Amino acid sequence: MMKAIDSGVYSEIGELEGVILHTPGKEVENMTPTNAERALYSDILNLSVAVEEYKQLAGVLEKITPTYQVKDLLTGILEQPTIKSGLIEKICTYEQALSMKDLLLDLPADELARQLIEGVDLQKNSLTTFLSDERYALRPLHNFFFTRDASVSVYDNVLISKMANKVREREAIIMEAIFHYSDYIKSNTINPNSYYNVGAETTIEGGDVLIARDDVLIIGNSARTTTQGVDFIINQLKQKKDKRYVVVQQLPGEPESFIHLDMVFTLLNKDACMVYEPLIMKLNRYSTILISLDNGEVVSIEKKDNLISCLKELGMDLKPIPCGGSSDIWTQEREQWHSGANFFAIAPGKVMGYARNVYTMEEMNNNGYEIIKANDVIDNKVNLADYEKYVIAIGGSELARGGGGARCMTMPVKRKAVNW
Ligand SMILES: NC(=[NH2+])NCCC[C@H](N)C(=O)O
Repeated sequence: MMKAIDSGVYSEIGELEGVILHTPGKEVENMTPTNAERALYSDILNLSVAVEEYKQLAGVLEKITPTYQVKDLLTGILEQPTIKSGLIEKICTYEQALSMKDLLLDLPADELARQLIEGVDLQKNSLTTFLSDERYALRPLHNFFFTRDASVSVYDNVLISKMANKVREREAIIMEAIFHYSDYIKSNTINPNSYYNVGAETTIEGGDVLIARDDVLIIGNSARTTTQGVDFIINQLKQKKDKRYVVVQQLPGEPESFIHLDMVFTLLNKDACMVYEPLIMKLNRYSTILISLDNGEVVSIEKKDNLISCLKELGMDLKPIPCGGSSDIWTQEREQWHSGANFFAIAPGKVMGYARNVYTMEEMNNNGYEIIKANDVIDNKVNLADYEKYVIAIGGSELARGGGGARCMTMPVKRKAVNW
């Protein structure tokens, strides 16, 4: 039985009290090498292997915190006829598939939830559809297991993302419906789509939004989150009236492993963070910009030397731990590519990441983090309470091919306050 909770996230590292997950399903295999790119994949995945790896992530999280599966939450809201018809109407209008409406309305809630995620088949009942290479009237949500991206808990709200790519837009529509109607998760939402003055150039994805502290957000300005997207968030923060800081880190548009800030920078503890050194620490053309707000206004915007020194100025003294270790740039690049910097904190100093990135793991270990196998936690072979700092290492040979890691695959809805 799922426990009902209110959302509230005021840091990246506060003890986790609830997280939204999505176990990858057929949608990750519903593509071919030729159309993998439009699915935003760099390779195709094997579902049975990916699921085994995913069980390690979910199995650990289920032991320590309430977890919520997107499909269960979605099925739950679709049981109500008005919500079901409203959501079908919205999705079909958005995706220009109004002819599918009646068929979808006839499906029971759980089957509808499944099809909305795995894809709705194109009816081959006209010459046009018969001759079409397309298999789906509503395309599969290949990337939904990266639950971090389509919505993001920011303080007492959930921000509904404005996805940069059409293939991911339905994820955000579904998440908004869940936050509006679910009996299990209660939250106010902010949706840029519902502002008349927000245009197509405004895009924001959760992988770029990091909550460093109650008053500090770090936002990636990336291929997925535009400057207009960052400005949208700043405008929302103006309503808070107190002192706030937004640190913006620019990211390269390619390769695709740089899509989000969390691919090059994640918070690990009150005093440590994971960095992809070449981008975060070395001199390069990607700026760090500090925007200070007070009394509902932007009081200054200034370029800073780098993210680490800027955070230090704001009173957050973080030791950067290099992804891939510090000695070899090739190793750094290889491990960053496979989401080596993408750590998920379940509490300060207690994080999860991919076992495959062995140099990164070694570096974490050198910094005092015990490396613990996920299956040992699941099988009760270790007692996490015995360790103050650790990395729970999960299998990630197949999952990493989807283009993300532990942080991308988790959408925290509630965390305890950090005792700074
Ligand atoms: N927060 C993240 N880094 N998410 C990774 C998402 C990867 C996914 N294939 C995409 O391109 O959208």
